[in-house]
Amino acid sequence: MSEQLTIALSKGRILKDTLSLMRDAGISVPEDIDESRKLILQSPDMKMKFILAKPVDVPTYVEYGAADIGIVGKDVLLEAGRDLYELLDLGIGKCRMCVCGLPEEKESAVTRVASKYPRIATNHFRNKGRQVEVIFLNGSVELAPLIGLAERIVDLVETGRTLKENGLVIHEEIIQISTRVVANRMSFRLKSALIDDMITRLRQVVKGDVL
Ligand SMILES: Nc1ncnc2c1ncn2[C@@H]1O[C@H](COP(=O)(O)OP(=O)(O)OP(=O)(O)O)[C@@H](O)[C@H]1O
Ligand SMILES: O=P(O)(O)OC[C@H]1O[C@H](OP(=O)(O)OP(=O)(O)O)[C@H](O)[C@@H]1O
Repeated sequence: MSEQLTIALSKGRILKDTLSLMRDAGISVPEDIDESRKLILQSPDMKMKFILAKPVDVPTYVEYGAADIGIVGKDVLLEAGRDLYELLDLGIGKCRMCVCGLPEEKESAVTRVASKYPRIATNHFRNKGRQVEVIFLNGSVELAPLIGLAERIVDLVETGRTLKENGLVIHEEIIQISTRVVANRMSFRLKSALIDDMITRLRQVVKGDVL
C-alpha cells in the first residue's frame, strides 16, 4: 500500500464544518464519518486514515506522531502548548477567548478565576501583572461567578447568548479563536508532498477559490 496520511479530526462542534471544507477541497472523506460510531475510518481512495478524537486530545496524537495532521481549535492548541507546526487557519469554529464576570464586579476585587483553560488564564493574568488563583472547571464555567466560586471566568464566547442569559458580561477579550490545521514535525518533513497537496487544496477553499 502506498504512503497514507493519518488525520486526527476533532469530534463535536467543529466536525461537520471540517468535513464539509474537506469535501469542497476534493479530499476523499468517508460518507458516514459523522454518523458512524467507528473511531478509525479509511478514505474511499485509501490515501488517508481519519481518526475521531476528543478535541483536547488531538494535539497529543499529533505531537507523538500517532497522527500526521490534526484539525483543532486554537484554544485547544494554546492550552496544550505542544510542539507542532501550525499550517492553516480554516476560518471555521470562530469565537473569542474572553475574561467575563458580573457587570458590577471591579477588576481590583478579582482573586479567583475559573476556567477550562487554566494555562491561558494564568498567562493572561500574569502578563497583566495580576496574581490570581486559577481554578480548573470542565464546563458550565459561567456558574462560577454566579455562585461565588470566582470573580471572573476565562471562556469562549461565540454568540454571547450564554453570558446574556446568565447576567454576565465580557470584561476583556484575550484572543480570537478559529480552527487550525497542525502537523507533526517529523511527518511534515517525511510526508511533505502529501501534506502540501492537502494544504494547497484546503487553502484554495478557505480563500473562496472554486476548485
Ligand atoms: N461557542 C463555542 N463554544 C466552544 N467552542 C467553540 C464555540 N464555537 C467554536 N468553538 C470551537 O469548537 C471547538 C470544539 O468545541 P466542542 O464543544 O466540540 O469541544 P469540547 O469543548 O472539547 O467539548 P466537550 O468537552 O463538551 O466534549 C472548541 O475547541 C473551539 O475551538
Ligand atoms: O457565546 P455562546 O454562543 O453562548 O457560546 C459560548 C458557550 O459555548 C461553550 O460552552 P459549551 O456549549 O461547549 O458547553 P460547556 O459549558 O459544557 O463547555 C462555551 O464554553 C460557552 O459556555
